[in-house]
Amino acid sequence: MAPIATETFNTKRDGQALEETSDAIDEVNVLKATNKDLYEASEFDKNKDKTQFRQYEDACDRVKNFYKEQHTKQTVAYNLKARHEFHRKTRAEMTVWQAMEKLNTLIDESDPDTSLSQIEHLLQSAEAIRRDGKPRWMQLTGLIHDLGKLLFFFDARGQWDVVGDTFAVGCAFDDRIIYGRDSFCDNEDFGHEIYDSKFGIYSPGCGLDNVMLSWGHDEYLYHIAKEQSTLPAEALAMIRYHSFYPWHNAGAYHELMDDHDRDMLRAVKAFNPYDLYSKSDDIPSIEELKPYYLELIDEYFPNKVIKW
Ligand SMILES: O[C@H]1[C@H](O)[C@@H](O)[C@H](O)[C@@H](O)[C@H]1O
Ligand SMILES: [Fe+2]
Ligand SMILES: [Fe+2]
Repeated sequence: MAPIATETFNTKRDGQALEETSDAIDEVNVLKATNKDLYEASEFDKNKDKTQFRQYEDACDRVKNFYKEQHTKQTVAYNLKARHEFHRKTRAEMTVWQAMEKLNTLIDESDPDTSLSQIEHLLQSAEAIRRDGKPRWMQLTGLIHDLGKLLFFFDARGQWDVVGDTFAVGCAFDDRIIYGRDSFCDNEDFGHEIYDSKFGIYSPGCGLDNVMLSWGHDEYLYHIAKEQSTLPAEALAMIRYHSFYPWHNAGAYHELMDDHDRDMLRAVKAFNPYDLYSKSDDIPSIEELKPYYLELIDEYFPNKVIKW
């Protein structure tokens, strides 16, 4: 009796194994079809009228006043203090989704292109990446990239140390920053012998890891994601540099880069259209998308509750 039972059992198992193998092959094929390489050309922004975005000269006073304040107050001294404060404590403990919900009440004063809530902007970015069949880690990066704006509810002194484009502090204010070099005329580092000289406190090719970028949501979330997620280096670069338009869009600060930064620049450029041009997409349904993204978050954040 026993051998027959075993045989039956084995046959059953083989059948099941075969089925499982063909399921796995199907899955791989689906993945191949949908999981496009990060750098593969995209149709996503083909029909977007790019002249409609980031028109800072025509922007309203809210945006102009924001940048005047940011450019005046982001000094070397402030940046050293902000980093020290950041490492000193945990501000809150909550899940990624709770953080997205908390952020919902913030309307970003620096942004001329959207008046949607942040959760909607995050879902628009993630969905654009997902629709394009890009890697899952990149979809998640789209979903969380602006979560650093949570800072506003903790230690921030206003919006000027949370949102807006970023630039390097400790070296010359570059003309390719929004509103140009002169917009820094009231910054205490303006005209400073070292902080406003070409390389300032840095040296050629020192690598952007060693460069202090104006403190805000990018820098803050970068540290959190680096320490508490398993996201790849490209994702961390997309987070840290996505607002660094003078660098990834206008070609400034390239003399400070090292080889790693050159690779990361490609990744940041691949990410940028989804952040910027998805702002004109349809408003996503939060409740419908929630289950998909909750699973995705769990994949890369081993601890559900994040220390913010
Ligand atoms: O106004 C926007 C907004 O604050 C974004 O989150 C930031 O990444 C951009 O660089 C900035 O220009
Ligand atoms: Fe951002
Ligand atoms: Fe964004």
